[in-house]
Amino acid sequence: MTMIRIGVAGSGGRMGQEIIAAVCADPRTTLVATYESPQHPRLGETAADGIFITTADNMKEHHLDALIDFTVPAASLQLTTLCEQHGVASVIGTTGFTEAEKLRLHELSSSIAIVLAPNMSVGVNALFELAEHAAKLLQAGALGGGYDMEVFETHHRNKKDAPSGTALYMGELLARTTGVDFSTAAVHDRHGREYSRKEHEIGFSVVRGGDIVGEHRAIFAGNGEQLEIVHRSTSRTNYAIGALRAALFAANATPGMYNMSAVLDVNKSPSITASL
Ligand SMILES: NC(=O)c1ccc[n+]([C@@H]2O[C@H](COP(=O)([O-])OP(=O)(O)OC[C@H]3O[C@@H](n4cnc5c(N)ncnc54)[C@H](O)[C@@H]3O)[C@@H](O)[C@H]2O)c1
Ligand SMILES: O=C(O)C1=N[C@H](C(=O)O)CCC1
Repeated sequence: MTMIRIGVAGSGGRMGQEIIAAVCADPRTTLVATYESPQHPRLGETAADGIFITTADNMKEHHLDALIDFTVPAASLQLTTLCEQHGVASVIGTTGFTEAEKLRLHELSSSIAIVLAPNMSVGVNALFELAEHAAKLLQAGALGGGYDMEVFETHHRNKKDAPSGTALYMGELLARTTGVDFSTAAVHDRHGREYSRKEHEIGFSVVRGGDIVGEHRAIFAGNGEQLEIVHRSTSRTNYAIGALRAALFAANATPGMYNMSAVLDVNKSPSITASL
């Protein structure tokens, strides 16, 4: 079996370390390159057996099948441009993109396969499916609506962006499912003394602190009852396993933009499934 050649960008970061371990542990992948920012203090150090941390300037020499990128938005745009130049599939876990940056990534996907997903854990993608179904039942379906939809998320003190990409994705999903315009429905700040909630708002609540790996909650608050669907991450390993599944998918996919729904529906790898 030909092993899939993987590069990891953000290799010195929280996710980069987890992904390096997942790639090295999987019999179907081989770690070929680890990239970091030009300013990173670990440049030149060993990331894994015989693999040194470099910048992505020499990506062409590594003959990658896929790059797994968990960095920062500006870096992801640069890295994906390099992937497009060298015919390397890209798995982008980075969050915090502007709409213009996401549009640029979509343009780059005309010639390479890109998996762009704010959350690569199987459980969160199940949360998306469950929240969409709940919205259809409660707000868009025969049960008559009248359920206020809110999104809650909590993460560690070092997370740079807020709300999380996962929370924003879920809010957009709820808006699309119930036929409201997300750009006008989303509410991120209710500070003040005389706030009155408008119908069809989708409010976001954000907590940051400690070493919390991540929690996401879809809340449907009705009259006399609430429905909450909660996902809690207690380890980054699930994100890394999801990113590896995405890389195995992307390395064999035709050019285009894909999310985790495409990866999870198609990739039935028994060895990964067994380890979930
Ligand atoms: N999709 C998911 O499942 C998922 C899960 C966890 C985190 N994330 C996202 O992944 C991103 C990283 O999260 P983290 O906790 O690992 O952050 P982190 O800050 O620990 O790691 C980011 C790393 O990227 C590096 N970097 C910056 N510029 C670079 C460049 N030009 N080339 C290579 N590396 C560069 C940084 O030096 C850092 O080591 C965040 O946007 C986060 O929201 C996504
Ligand atoms: O730890 C982080 O940072 C995470 N970021 C992603 C997001 O912004 O949704 C996924 C959850 C963890």
